[in-house]
Amino acid sequence: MPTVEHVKITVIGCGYLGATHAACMAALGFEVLGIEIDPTRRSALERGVLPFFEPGLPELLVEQVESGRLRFSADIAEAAAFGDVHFVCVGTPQRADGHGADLTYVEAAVTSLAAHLTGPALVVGKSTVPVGTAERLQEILQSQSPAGDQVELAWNPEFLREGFAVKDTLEPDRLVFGVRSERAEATLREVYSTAIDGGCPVVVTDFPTAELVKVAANSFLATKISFINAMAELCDVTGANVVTLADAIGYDERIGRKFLNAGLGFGGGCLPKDIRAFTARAEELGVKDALRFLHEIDRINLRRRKRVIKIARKELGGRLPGKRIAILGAAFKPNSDDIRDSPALEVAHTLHELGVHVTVHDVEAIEPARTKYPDLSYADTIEEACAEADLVMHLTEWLEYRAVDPAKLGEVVAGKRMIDGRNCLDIDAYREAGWTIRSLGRP
Ligand SMILES: NC(=O)c1ccc[n+]([C@@H]2O[C@H](COP(=O)([O-])OP(=O)(O)OC[C@H]3O[C@@H](n4cnc5c(N)ncnc54)[C@H](O)[C@@H]3O)[C@@H](O)[C@H]2O)c1
Ligand SMILES: O=c1ccn([C@@H]2O[C@H](COP(=O)(O)OP(=O)(O)O[C@H]3O[C@H](CO)[C@@H](O)[C@H](O)[C@H]3O)[C@@H](O)[C@H]2O)c(=O)[nH]1
Repeated sequence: MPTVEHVKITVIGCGYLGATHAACMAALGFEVLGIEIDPTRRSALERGVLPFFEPGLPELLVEQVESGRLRFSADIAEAAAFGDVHFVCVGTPQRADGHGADLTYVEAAVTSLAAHLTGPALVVGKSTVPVGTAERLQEILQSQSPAGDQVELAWNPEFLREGFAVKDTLEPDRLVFGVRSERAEATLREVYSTAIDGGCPVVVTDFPTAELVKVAANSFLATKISFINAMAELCDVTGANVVTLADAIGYDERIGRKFLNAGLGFGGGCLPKDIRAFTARAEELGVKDALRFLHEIDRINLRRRKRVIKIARKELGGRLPGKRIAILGAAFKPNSDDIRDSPALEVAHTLHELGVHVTVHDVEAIEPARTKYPDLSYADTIEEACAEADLVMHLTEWLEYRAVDPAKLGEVVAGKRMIDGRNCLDIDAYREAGWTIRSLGRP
């Protein structure tokens, strides 16, 4: 393998994960070729334009494209000829039947790359996959590549969070290397030398452990959120306050306060699909009972979306059709324009189907939301969304929504009714301004 300054990297699949990884690797000084098959995404990236919202990434991308260190292409043969290390970052969505991960993209990417690899190369899987996938991909690689066993696979799961993707890539909490040889480990250590020299812990392990670390981490995070949301259900019927409860248990360092924000629950392109794929895989492996609890985590999570609609109906006197509701938030979380499995947008859509006049506002996700649900109404400003609304629902906790003056907002609505689906608005300020405000787990 060449020395670090000569290592050439390809990133196959340049979505949220891959585009970030490609730009960050270029920023570390590597020559990088990004392979993206979606022509719209690719042509934007080629021009140094990020086709989605991610704080800090547009600047990094344009800088690296202008420097010449980062290029994009659709040609996998060019990638095979160019790179020493190939990161596979394609999607692994939920299968259409709802059970398990769809591995079509990963298998296609690895198979097409393998056919063109004629010399030594390291192929590094970063996509989130069911345990056992790496083993199969290694077989595909070595049997289908003209270079045979000069081509190796490593599994290096990614833990970045959208909204913090650049920081998480450049300064990860930990690096996990699932490897089969010292050479593969040494190459990964070179690629990540900046983070490692900065003190980032490295866990070197086998394929199945590396694959499992990723889904175990996401399952744990999902469990924390559903745990606190289950407590919110208890708080609702007892008059207790889930935010105070989370603060109090969070002071215990063994528990910690992070990921204990109760509300509308988790969404996005990762946690929901990953826990479902994990349970499906456990079933295939004959250990269904081990992960049965994740079904319950999923059910608690999905109940939040129903619960908020139930509260809305109650607040509006028991009838929803014909009412006007403003929805603040479409993205699955703040600082993102990602609407994949967004709780906020699903609630907006369900209310629309129930005959409500829904107007949606989001800071960054209006366009993706409009593409998915063109029948909903969208507004460019918070005031426009809330004009003449009978009820306002705060469903994605953008800072902009917390900065709203309840008195001013009260002047544009038809009824001063607010549901805080994320438990972070200033309840007292709303009440002082004459609003009725309901939360999910706060009295
Ligand atoms: N988004 C995240 O925050 C995040 C974090 C960690 C891990 N992951 C995992 O990373 C993977 C990718 O997630 P994402 O959110 O970036 O998905 P994404 O859908 O945004 O991006 C995947 C990209 O791969 C492209 N692609 C598909 N097949 C290709 C091929 N053969 N050649 C080139 N390009 C191809 C698609 O066009 C798409 O642009 C998933 O397995 C996900 O679970 C995502
Ligand atoms: O206390 C909390 C924390 C989060 N959420 C919700 O949980 C979801 C996921 O949030 P977050 O984990 O921050 O977003 P992702 O960008 O999807 O990141 C997760 O999924 C990625 C893809 O696998 C992993 O790399 C990350 O480590 C993991 O945090 C969002 O809908 C949040 O609103 C809550 O409801 N309460």
